[in-house]
Amino acid sequence: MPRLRVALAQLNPVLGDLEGNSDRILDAAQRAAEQGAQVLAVGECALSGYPIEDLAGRASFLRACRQQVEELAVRLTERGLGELIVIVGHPDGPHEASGLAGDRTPSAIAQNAASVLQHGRVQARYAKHHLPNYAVFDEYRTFIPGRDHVVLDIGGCRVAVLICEDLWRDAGPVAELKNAKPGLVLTINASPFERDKQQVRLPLVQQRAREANASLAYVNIVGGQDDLVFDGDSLVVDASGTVVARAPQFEEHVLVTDIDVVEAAADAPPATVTLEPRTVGGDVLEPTINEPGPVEQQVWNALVLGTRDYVNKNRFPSVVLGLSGGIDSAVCAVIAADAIGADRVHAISLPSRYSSEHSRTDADELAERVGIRYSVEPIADLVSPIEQQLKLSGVAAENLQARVRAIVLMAASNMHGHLLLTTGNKSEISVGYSTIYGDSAGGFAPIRDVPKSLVWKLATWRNEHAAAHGRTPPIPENSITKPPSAELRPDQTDQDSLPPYEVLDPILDAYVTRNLGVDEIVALGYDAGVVSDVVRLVDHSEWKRRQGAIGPKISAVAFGRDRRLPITYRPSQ
Ligand SMILES: Nc1ncnc2c1ncn2[C@@H]1O[C@H](COP(=O)(O)OP(=O)(O)OC[C@H]2O[C@@H]([n+]3cccc(C(=O)O)c3)[C@H](O)[C@@H]2O)[C@@H](O)[C@H]1O
Ligand SMILES: Nc1ncnc2c1ncn2[C@@H]1O[C@H](COP(=O)(O)OP(=O)(O)OP(=O)(O)O)[C@@H](O)[C@H]1O
Ligand SMILES: NC(=O)CC[C@H](N)C(=O)O
Repeated sequence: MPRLRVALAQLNPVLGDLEGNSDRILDAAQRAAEQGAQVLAVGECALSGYPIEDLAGRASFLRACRQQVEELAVRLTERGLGELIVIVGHPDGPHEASGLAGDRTPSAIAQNAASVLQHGRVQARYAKHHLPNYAVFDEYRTFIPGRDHVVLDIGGCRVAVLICEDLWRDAGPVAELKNAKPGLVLTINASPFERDKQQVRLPLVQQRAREANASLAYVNIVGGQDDLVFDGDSLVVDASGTVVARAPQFEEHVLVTDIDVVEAAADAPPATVTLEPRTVGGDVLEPTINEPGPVEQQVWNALVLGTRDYVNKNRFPSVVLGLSGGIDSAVCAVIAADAIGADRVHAISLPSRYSSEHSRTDADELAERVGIRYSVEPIADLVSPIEQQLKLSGVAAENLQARVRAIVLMAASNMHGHLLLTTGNKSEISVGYSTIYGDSAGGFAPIRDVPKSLVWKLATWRNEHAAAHGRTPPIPENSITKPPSAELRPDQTDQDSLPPYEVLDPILDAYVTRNLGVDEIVALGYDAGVVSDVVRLVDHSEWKRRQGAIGPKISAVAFGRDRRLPITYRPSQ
């Protein structure tokens, strides 16, 4: 069977940094060529970053993208890489807006494109047909759908080019390409991580390969972009769906594979363009298959990468957070240290008059084990004058402590340029169990999409992982085992206000992720009163969530653009 040596480069673009991203692609091309690759593919919008959101409506941005693609083709040739066929994803335009007529978004002027570069110029260009407009995606709002197929004839091998969502549609481009008879389907993607998504993505890739009776090469981008984390996990399957090669998750990687390309039948229609590949010498490459780790490891790595890229891509020198001795701030501190190094993480213990002894000692212990920068700033003397002057009691007095902590933490942020991390988990954020402008203050929320029961599992996994590698487990056992408490009044625990997390989290999953109604959740076996209370709290906290910091999405339905609900809302049932 004919063979092509294909490099899939999963790169971590910085959104908008067209030159920097172009440099990344050039470096990958160099490495691919050194390994004898004939074709290099990088991810969807790897030249611009993804998602570009309403930048797609800015003509000057689109012109800059187009110019950068053309320059990239020239720079490849100047580096002696002109024979390498490079397939690069980028926004393309400006095209003419359709106005109010037509079957597309009236204001859209961009297409989501893949350009095929060789010999210093663009040889072919494909525009994505299917524009996802569900969950976190808004592509129909910003892009004009493509209509044409692109099949490359590369030295007799027929290669069809697709972009991400095109692959996901039954009766979509893969079915439409039946007559074109590609021997390899090459799809460039920007597919964000969700726990368990691989259980959908991999079988989908395998199914499409079988449907097309062709090998399938799938290249994703990698890295954090605001609330999304792209996990890479690029792979190649053969025409029977068997995995031939697979890149590691959550890191940049160039996966070079010799791919068997099913031979085209004699009656295959002409290709869009015919390209002569560079010749490959030497032996067939040994394929590499990197299996993903356990789910806790994947989620941990996603949180670390999302946090690292948010901090570094936005050029923060360091982060600060309040360390309470509890599990949430402990996990956030370790994620931050794993992400950017312990010496860039500043933790402050902020004991109040209600703080327990262990809140201090557990915070001290964690800081010591992880080696982060650490200080103690008691807040009682800051709280008292305000409390007395304003004659505060009850919730107003309780929340004042959280707000005074926010003042201290934001002062450290302003003085030293630290990004303030806010430590709320998904269970608390769901029910509004945080003080607005208090502990919810901050610029980034590392565990915002992690339910409390998963926070504990992650802490246990991270400690076991350290022990298995002969290192000190970072999180004190006491922080994992003690009952969670906001410590805003004497002997307070979370369960004074909320059902136990083992009851709360499944109800939240049913309501938030699966979108079930109250009756349907009660039918799952939960107490009707508890379900109504939880649902009411979730509905009433929408306003708090809208003001909250973003954080990495790891679930199928994260708060934010995945779940858009009215704030002003009076349920009728
Ligand atoms: N729809 C809406 N649109 C705009 N504003 C709205 C609103 N509904 C209420 N509000 C405003 O919200 C205010 C109440 O919100 P807020 O001040 O946050 O206070 P609130 O939600 O009443 O209390 C905070 C709760 O979170 C708990 N907490 C605090 C700190 C940390 C933790 C933890 O374990 O991590 C837990 C604390 O024990 C308490 O139960 C009201 O004064 C009202 O003005
Ligand atoms: N004594 C404290 N010192 C420093 N920061 C604190 C203190 N108490 C609360 N915070 C900050 O406020 C956040 C909210 O914590 P709180 O103790 O109220 O409940 P929690 O959600 O159980 O969090 P944790 O598990 O981190 O204690 C903490 O994660 C921490 O960042
Ligand atoms: N960029 C895209 O088209 C992504 C959509 C696709 N369903 C995914 O998550 O992989």
